[in-house]
Amino acid sequence: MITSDRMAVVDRNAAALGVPQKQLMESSGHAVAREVRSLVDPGANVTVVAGRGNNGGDAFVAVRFLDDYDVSVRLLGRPESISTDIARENWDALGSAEYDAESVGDSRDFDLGDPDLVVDAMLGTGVTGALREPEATAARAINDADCPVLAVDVPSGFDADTGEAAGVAVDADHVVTFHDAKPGLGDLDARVTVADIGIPEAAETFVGPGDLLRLRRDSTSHKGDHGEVLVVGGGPYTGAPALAAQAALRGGADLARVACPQSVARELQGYSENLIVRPFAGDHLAPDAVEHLLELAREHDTVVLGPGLGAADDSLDAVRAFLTDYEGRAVVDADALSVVPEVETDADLLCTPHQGELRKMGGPEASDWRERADLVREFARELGHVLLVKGAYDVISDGDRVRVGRTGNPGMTVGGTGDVLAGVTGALAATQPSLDAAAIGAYVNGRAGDLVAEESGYGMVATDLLDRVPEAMWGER
Ligand SMILES: NC(=O)C1=CN([C@@H]2O[C@H](COP(=O)(O)OP(=O)(O)OC[C@H]3O[C@@H](n4cnc5c(N)ncnc54)[C@H](O)[C@@H]3O)[C@@H](O)[C@H]2O)[C@H](O)CC1
Ligand SMILES: [K+]
Repeated sequence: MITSDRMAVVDRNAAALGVPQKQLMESSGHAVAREVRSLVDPGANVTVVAGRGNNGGDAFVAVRFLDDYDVSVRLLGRPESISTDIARENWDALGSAEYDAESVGDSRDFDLGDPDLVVDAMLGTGVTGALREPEATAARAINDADCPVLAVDVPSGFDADTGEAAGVAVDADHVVTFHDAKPGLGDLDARVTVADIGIPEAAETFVGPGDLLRLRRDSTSHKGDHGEVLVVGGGPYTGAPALAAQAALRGGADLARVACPQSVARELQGYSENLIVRPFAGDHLAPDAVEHLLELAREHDTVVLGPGLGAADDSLDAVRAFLTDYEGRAVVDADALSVVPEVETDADLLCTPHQGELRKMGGPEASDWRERADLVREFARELGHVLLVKGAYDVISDGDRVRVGRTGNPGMTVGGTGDVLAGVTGALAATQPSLDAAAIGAYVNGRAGDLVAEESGYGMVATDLLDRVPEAMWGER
């Protein structure tokens, strides 16, 4: 089952893998033609009712595969208003090859004729709200016709994500849907065929530029809409929490605060004027700071727990106490990770171990990423949390789905790149579901590293990544 948002992600990822949408449209059209053949014999009279989006484009392609049928095409609306290049190219191809294809500008001029089969290609997954004219009139005419109806991808008028109609909708007898079933289709009184249109599995598995489509910035955004992140870390190390907090800001958070020991606070301010520090007493985290941390954490959307914390016994006791009572969302990194398997918590955790840290958590080992993907999924299910296991191929799982990030390069083995990843992921987790936050975080962090390497080769330092995070996130759409 796939939602239309996720379909758009996969579609864009396929294009980045070298399988452009026009090629998918060709496969979709071919699948529509095959379905027509299974329903009526050659020579039959087929009317194609097409809209101005890619759903219509699929049907334009299908016409070329049905030369032995008596096909006529009605495009609803003016050809100039066809909304995509690939649909327009396929419409133009019908014209230049002199197929029977005409446009209908006004619903009063719509005439379905007396076909043996109607192909409904008015609207697919791009539809918003109730059908407008002339689509609504055409839908009524299709429903009144005394012949079977084959819907392309989804019956026009249905919201592909719910299967509900906001107004009049096409009552289809058959649906040929692409790549995967759409959520509402199973409830319809129609026979549904899922057609493979040649989208590589890698477009689903590997995080790609399509996943960035999930990131949006509304022009009406307010301060706070994009999240406030609390980094809890520092003690033996100062740089790590500073990097994570700056990465959270570069990753789009509106605010990043660092809760750290007093001894670290003074130094931290020297790293960046953008950092807001909330110190607690002492030179490392200890259980007596936990109450204060919990209060602070509740004022933030997400917590990044662990950067530079160290592994002192009382620091780990404090992490344990914190996680036991915390109920929000947290990215857990570095030494804090070792506590996760033994702690009972209602928190929604996104753990970012490298393979050594995963082993310390009792997690699996595998050198082959495919094998690791299966094992990480099982371990994430056991833990009940999202895992982002860092490596040349980052493996991300919520115990059910698995995503793999393969951006990044050997220059990124330098210290601090993990802190940047934790911060970026913390920011993303404020606006995205955990699995997507982890997948996009891994992709963006690796891509930032690739941008640094493209410009200056290896020898990068973690702060180089910070500057490239916005470009990695927003530059490639
Ligand atoms: N991988 C894929 O997903 C593929 C999908 N294919 C086909 O493409 C459609 C989705 O195409 P899209 O262009 O995004 O949208 P539609 O064709 O569904 O509709 C857009 C079109 O309709 C207008 N519109 C929107 N809402 C309404 C309304 N309520 N009333 C009237 N008109 C409306 C809008 O303005 C646009 O003009 C998918 O379903 C598949 O069939 C690809 O071909 C293959 C890959
Ligand atoms: K349709």
